[in-house]
Amino acid sequence: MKRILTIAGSDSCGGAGIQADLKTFSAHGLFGMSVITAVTAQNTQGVFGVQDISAELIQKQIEAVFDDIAVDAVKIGMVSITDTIKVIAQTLERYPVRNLVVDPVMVSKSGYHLLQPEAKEALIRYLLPMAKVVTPNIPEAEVITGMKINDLEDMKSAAVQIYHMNPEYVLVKGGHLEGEAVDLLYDGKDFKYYHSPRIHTQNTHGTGCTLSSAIASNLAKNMSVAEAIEGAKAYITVAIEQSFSIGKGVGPTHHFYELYKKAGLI
Ligand SMILES: Nc1ncnc2c1ncn2[C@@H]1O[C@H](COP(=O)(O)OP(=O)(O)O)[C@@H](O)[C@H]1O
Ligand SMILES: Cc1ncc(COP(=O)(O)O)c(N)n1
Repeated sequence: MKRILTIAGSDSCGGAGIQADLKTFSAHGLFGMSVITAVTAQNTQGVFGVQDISAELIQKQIEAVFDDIAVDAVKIGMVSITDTIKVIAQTLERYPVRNLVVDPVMVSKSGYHLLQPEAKEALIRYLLPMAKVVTPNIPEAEVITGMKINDLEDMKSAAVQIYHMNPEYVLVKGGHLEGEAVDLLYDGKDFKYYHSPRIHTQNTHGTGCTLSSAIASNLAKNMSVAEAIEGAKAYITVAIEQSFSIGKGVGPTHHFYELYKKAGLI
């Protein structure tokens, strides 16, 4: 069985972060592992507290996994502060990390700063160059590039700018624009578009976490980047279509819909 690691924050309500990542890995038939960077007190309505895990314990978690287990893919999500980013980059450098997907998580859907604004430079400097695929949403691409993004042409310019920060591929996600949900991939030469109809729901808690974990899952299975994103886009579309309300705010995506359906459970 392929093994896959998420390095990210814990979301107590289970919709985003480590919890969404592990559900996505399971739904892809992989063995999921986790390095926790921060614990958030969070639900569908907001983020009520965050405790960052020490750099020392983050390093030990990464070493504990890699010193023992061969890892087929890694996804990085919430990294909060500069010390966290530096220790992840320095520790991962000592291991043969293939298939690294970096989701540059910045602000939660409820408006909380999961990445301290002053840590942005470290994320750009240390993590983007290690990434096979980096997956900013529109607000994240705006912060990374300093440009305003209003349409597909702006997404293209942002993708080119981010590509020059040295990841192998840039996927700018279009979930925050209106109309069709179009994501744009750039490999330094060509643009590739991934379309899906816009689903009218407020339950999009964890969509970015889910998409990046699905891409990493498909890379662990030796798919090409273009195929991995195609599969992940199909996965997130069903996960959003089948999303549901578990609380009073922004509900989570559904990870096991296809499995439950196959098993005749729904
Ligand atoms: N309402 C929606 N309908 C269909 N797809 C969506 C919708 N919202 C987001 N997506 C898709 O979900 C994925 C995550 O995108 P996005 O919401 O932009 O990221 P994030 O969760 O990081 O803010 C992308 O593939 C995007 O196109
Ligand atoms: C711990 C944690 N990590 C990431 C997100 C972002 O979630 P989304 O995928 O909705 O952008 C979150 N809300 N909480």
